[in-house]
Amino acid sequence: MGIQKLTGEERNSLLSPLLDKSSWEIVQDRDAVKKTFTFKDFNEAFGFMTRVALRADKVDHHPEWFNVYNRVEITLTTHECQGLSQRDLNLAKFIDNLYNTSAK
Ligand SMILES: C[C@H](O)[C@H](O)[C@H]1CNC2=NC(N)=NC(=O)C2=N1
Repeated sequence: MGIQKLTGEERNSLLSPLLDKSSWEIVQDRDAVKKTFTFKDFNEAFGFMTRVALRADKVDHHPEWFNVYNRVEITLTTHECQGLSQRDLNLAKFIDNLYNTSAK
């Protein structure tokens, strides 16, 4: 048995705070979340991406993302269970903490 999709209860208690307080949004027509981050410049954006990439590789959970200059759009979902799992919440929290200490 692999990773499971978040239950309704987990969505209320663990996912809702990310949506309400941290401006992650549910993606239309998919069980995934997304958020757009903006930085001071490309150097900061790419430094952030590098730190996220190293973490993603360590935990074997990888973002779908798009970057232009100082903007990074990130989508998180778990292919293995075809929806949101605890792994997405863990990575989202890591990303939010990192962004807090980045130059905007
Ligand atoms: C084989 C490898 O462990 C899997 O493909 C991992 C890698 N990274 C992953 N990343 C994401 N976002 N979802 C997954 O289900 C996933 N699975």
